[in-house]
Amino acid sequence: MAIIELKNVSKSYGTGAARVEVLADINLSVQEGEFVAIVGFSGSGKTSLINLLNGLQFPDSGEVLLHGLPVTGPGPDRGVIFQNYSLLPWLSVYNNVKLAVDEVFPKMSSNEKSHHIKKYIGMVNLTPAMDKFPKELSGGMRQRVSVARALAMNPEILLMDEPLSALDALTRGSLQEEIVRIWSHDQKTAVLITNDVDEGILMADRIIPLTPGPKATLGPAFAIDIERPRDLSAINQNDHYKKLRNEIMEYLIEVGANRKKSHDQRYILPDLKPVMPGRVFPGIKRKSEKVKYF
Ligand SMILES: Nc1ncnc2c1ncn2[C@@H]1O[C@H](COP(=O)(O)OP(=O)(O)OP(=O)(O)O)[C@@H](O)[C@H]1O
Repeated sequence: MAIIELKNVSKSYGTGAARVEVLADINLSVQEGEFVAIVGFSGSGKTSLINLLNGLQFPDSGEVLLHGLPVTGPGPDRGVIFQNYSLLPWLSVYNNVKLAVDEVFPKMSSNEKSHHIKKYIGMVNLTPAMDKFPKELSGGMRQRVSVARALAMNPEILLMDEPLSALDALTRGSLQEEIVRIWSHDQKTAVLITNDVDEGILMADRIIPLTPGPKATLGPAFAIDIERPRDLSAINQNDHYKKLRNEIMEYLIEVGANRKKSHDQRYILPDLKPVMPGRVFPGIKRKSEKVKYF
């Protein structure tokens, strides 16, 4: 059964000549328990897509459905892991996670809450750093806190917007494994936005390419039928993996090249009214005021 769906969704920004149609005719149906990776080009509209699923933004046309009902805003049923950790600098690791837990489980007893928070901090291997502040943590550790925070809210769906792209290869690899382990153990549904095909193959059940924008849309889904648990060094030797990777890469290269050929080289200029040289703001000049001229 589909847990979250996008039906004929389009999204644009701006008005008039500056209007950019970012996403067009997006159809996506994510099944309960599924791990879907959306692989897209830079600037194609990946974050817009996650924001639509989360309810931070709304489509111009089409529908975003959660359990068959229209999404009206963010909710505790969807936990988001952003690219830029978004931690509160004045709170410790423990309290950053607690803030989210307080919001979602207001009636939980303080003992139970403390146990719950520590469980998720432990799950991302941060127990020794529980009382540290974000500035005392490495980028990878901060991202772990944001993973723990999203998971501690116990959402049905994990929405991840390039959560690991800023990390070094080693940290990235270990967090990929951790996220997949927790997803399978806690039986979540996951949507991962990434620009890394290998990351998608390692983590997801399906990879769906997002074509380059403007009017980016979803391409055909590639089923990743490689047995779990997947180990990157082992699957690197796997012929099926190599074939799958080539197919996805070929598709992305082809849509990228086609987009370049057909791209209309019009430049959209901002909607400005010409102003004659002189004072920018009319009014009486005070002695101390500096007058700005073009
Ligand atoms: N709130 C907004 N107002 C105006 N334009 C926006 C807004 N949000 C995004 N855009 C534009 O929409 C396009 C897609 O942006 P989006 O952030 O969704 O893409 P992305 O694929 O996540 O980008 P990146 O790969 O750089 O992270 C970009 O051209 C961006 O400038």
